[in-house]
Amino acid sequence: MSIGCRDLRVTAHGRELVSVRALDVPAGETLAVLGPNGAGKSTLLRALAHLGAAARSGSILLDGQDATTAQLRQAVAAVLQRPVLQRKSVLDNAAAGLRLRGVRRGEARRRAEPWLDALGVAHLADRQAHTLSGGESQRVAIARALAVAPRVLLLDEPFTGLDATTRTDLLADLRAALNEQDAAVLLVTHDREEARALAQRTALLVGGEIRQIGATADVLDAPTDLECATLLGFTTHLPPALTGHQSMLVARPERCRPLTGSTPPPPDTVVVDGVLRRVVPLGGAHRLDVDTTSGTVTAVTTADVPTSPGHPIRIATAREHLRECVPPVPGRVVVGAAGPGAAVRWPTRPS
Ligand SMILES: Nc1ncnc2c1ncn2[C@@H]1O[C@H](COP(=O)(O)OP(=O)(O)OP(=O)(O)O)[C@@H](O)[C@H]1O
Repeated sequence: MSIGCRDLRVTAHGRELVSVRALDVPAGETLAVLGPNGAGKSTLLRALAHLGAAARSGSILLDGQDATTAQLRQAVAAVLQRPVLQRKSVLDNAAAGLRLRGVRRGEARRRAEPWLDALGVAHLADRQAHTLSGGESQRVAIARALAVAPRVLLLDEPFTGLDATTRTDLLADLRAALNEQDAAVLLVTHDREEARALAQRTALLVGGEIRQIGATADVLDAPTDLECATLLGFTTHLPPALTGHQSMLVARPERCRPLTGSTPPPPDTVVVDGVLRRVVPLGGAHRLDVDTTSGTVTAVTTADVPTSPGHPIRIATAREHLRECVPPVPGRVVVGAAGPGAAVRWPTRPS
């Protein structure tokens, strides 16, 4: 079953929180909705399930048809940011979604058990849920959602607050569990690695609007505008005055590196001159903040820092790592990789 929306607007206290003209997640697909804090991700997810207090207009679609709240309750399971578990055993919590749908206790527990196993918490089945750690609770909440074999699964930052190892393990367990089902899955996250690990497609949500949507690999590698670029880690911004290119160019700081002494830049490289403002140790690498005539640019290097703060420095970026950004056009959604992507059209004044 697919889920989607048309002309969805969510407002609260006269403020528009979300405005999405059209969105569709087909059965069997995971769509990541990636956005910064306050972008409206959770509001969008809740609106798709007819949850939440904010005023909503437009339609939510199941298999292309306007859906009622009752139909959504039947089709959708949601895992919210902080899972609420009942003061019961872990197994009874995992079975709770099935119980809500009218399944007898014994049968619900029997059907829920394999999902505790799939999520790596079967050994906790008899524990009281309130004694679980955050990561364990998150796994039980996901098992509870998957146990009902939902046709639509909505996941709101399900990995928040987990340590790196637990998160990596849970990502793998969830991926495997999703492969078992044919649900339409919408994953809200601000972490692009989660999108990469789980989602075939990714939508970038900024200020309540979808700016860009497409295959995850395309979208994550070719942001359309400066806010999308920053969201995706392209935080080194090179304005036209520094490069001679007609548009703003962006790169990941780890793709920008300092040149040593009078070393000539390699071919097909853009070089920016500035003054080293500060060096930030990153554990095994250094981030260099460099003041230029058009703002600060950053580079990350694992090599020796060639100079000290207050002195001139040159930062080089291979053209293949530069992306071109254009100002956002209100209401326009870019589909797939933005613009020419890796093949930045080069420049009026090559450096
Ligand atoms: N019921 C409400 N009434 C008023 N404002 C609200 C309501 N719900 C959400 N908001 C506001 O809407 C904006 C979007 O909130 P939302 O929680 O959807 O963002 P988010 O992208 O999920 O953020 P985060 O990544 O921080 O969880 C925020 O500015 C929030 O304060």
